[in-house]
Amino acid sequence: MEQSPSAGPVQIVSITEDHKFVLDEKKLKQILFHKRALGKKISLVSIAGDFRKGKSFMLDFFLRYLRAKDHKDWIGREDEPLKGFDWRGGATRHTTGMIMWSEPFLLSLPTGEEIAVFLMDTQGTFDSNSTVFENAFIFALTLLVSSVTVYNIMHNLQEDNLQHLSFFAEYGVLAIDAYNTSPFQQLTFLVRDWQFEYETPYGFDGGEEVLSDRLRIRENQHHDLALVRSRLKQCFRKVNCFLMPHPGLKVTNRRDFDGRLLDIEQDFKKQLLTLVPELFNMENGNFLKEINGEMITSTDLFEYFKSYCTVFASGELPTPKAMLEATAEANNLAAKSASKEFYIRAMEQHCGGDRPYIHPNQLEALHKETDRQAVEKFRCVRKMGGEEVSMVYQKNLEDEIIELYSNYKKHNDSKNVFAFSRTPTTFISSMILCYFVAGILDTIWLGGINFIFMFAFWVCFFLLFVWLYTKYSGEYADIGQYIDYFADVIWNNAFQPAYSTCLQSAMRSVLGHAKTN
Ligand SMILES: Nc1nc2c(ncn2[C@@H]2O[C@H](COP(=O)(O)OP(=O)(O)OP(=O)(O)O)[C@@H](O)[C@H]2O)c(=O)[nH]1
Ligand SMILES: [Mg+2]
Repeated sequence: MEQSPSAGPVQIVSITEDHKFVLDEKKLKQILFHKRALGKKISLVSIAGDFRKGKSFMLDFFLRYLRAKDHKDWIGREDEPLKGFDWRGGATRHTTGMIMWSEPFLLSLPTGEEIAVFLMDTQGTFDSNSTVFENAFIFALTLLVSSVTVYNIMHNLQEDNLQHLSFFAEYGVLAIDAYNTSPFQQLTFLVRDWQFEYETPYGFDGGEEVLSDRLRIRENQHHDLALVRSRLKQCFRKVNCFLMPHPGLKVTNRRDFDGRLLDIEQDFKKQLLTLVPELFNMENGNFLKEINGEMITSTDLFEYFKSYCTVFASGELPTPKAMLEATAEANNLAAKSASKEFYIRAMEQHCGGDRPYIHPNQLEALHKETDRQAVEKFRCVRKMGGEEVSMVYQKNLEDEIIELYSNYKKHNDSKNVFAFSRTPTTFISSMILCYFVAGILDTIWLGGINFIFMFAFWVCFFLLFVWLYTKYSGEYADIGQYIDYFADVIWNNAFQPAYSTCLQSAMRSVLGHAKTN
């Protein structure tokens, strides 16, 4: 899919010098609300793991795959420098915070349905500058928001890699108890510089062997080690492992290495051709991002990002329970914004900025029906946190819809330019008419009944006065509307038919006069 020339990496989470993190909501929104992604199911593929282990470098190959038309010859030319997410050699950390590719990529499911794929790079863990909290925050947020997390590790799959995941496993178990679904989707251990190919082959098959060996629960194994293993299997819907060869000494030792394939070992390139297409395999049931068993859209993901960041904002690792509550909150918020979006879209179609004025009764009927459908839509979404939490968000939704409706009403009224002049015209015309009729009645000695017309004159005068007051002061808008309505009735039933009859007879006489001439 065509990317714009300005597409590139965008920092969405940054870490300040005092180890606090800042979520850049504006930039995240620009990415997630990208027009290509709106309304589509999504996938977020991320990479996490220790610092200086070739994570960003690997992501750039993911980018090449996603950018290549039909994914043919995606690996690129032999002499082409590797660009995209920033990577570099050296011993000090490079990527900080979290970085997302600014535009989604569109891929097609086997059914033909298009989905939007986002890519995310993360700060390497365990460098000398980052705190335990920072590491846990980056890892937790990555796991919670991604559908596929590539856990990049060096040389071997070790016990500490598994222990690192135990906190998340605890959260996962809580989520399973509450909602009967695994909270995390796919975790792919990517073992770089695998040295024991003579024993276990590269690729997914070798990885499977290593993984099943490490995850096997042995007799007499310490209780904690056994617990992490069993929980991991429960909490991730899919855990797999890929053994990657060393890329060659030119990659690791040369200062002027710019990522060109020429300098990379053949074995590494061969394994890339297996790994990358498999990670983006559309037949993989875990590729699309789900929360609580429901596929989400990019706008929903925005709510999840915000809620998770709020729970981590205290600077301390939240309890698994707090994380679960944040998920439930985001889940309700996402359902609420989808319903609100639905209401806005439906109303815009009928009374948006470019639509003509519609009668207030018609507008009200439209609002009532759309409001009913929006609330129904909210109620139908499978929600977390129980009925009590959901009712709070439903009430918020209803209040927000009422506010939107009042804006639509005002906007619709403002389109009715004629209505503004119609009320005073009607009353002034009525007053003039009443005054003349009363005067005529007086002259022809029928003054006894002229009080009816003088009474009507003063009623019109009073209504005009009140109407002017409501319009210029902005107070008692309801009364102003009733007066408008009353003026409408007089206009439509008396003045308009009279004017059109006069106009028609005038036309007829002009035409008749023209004929006789
Ligand atoms: N040993 C080894 N080095 C690699 C591999 N792939 C890339 N590199 C090199 O590792 C160095 C760091 O690459 P980056 O992609 O910047 O690493 P990173 O993990 O993103 O580093 P941080 O952003 O600091 O966490 C570069 O010099 C790469 O050429 C690999 O498979 N094995
Ligand atoms: Mg990096």
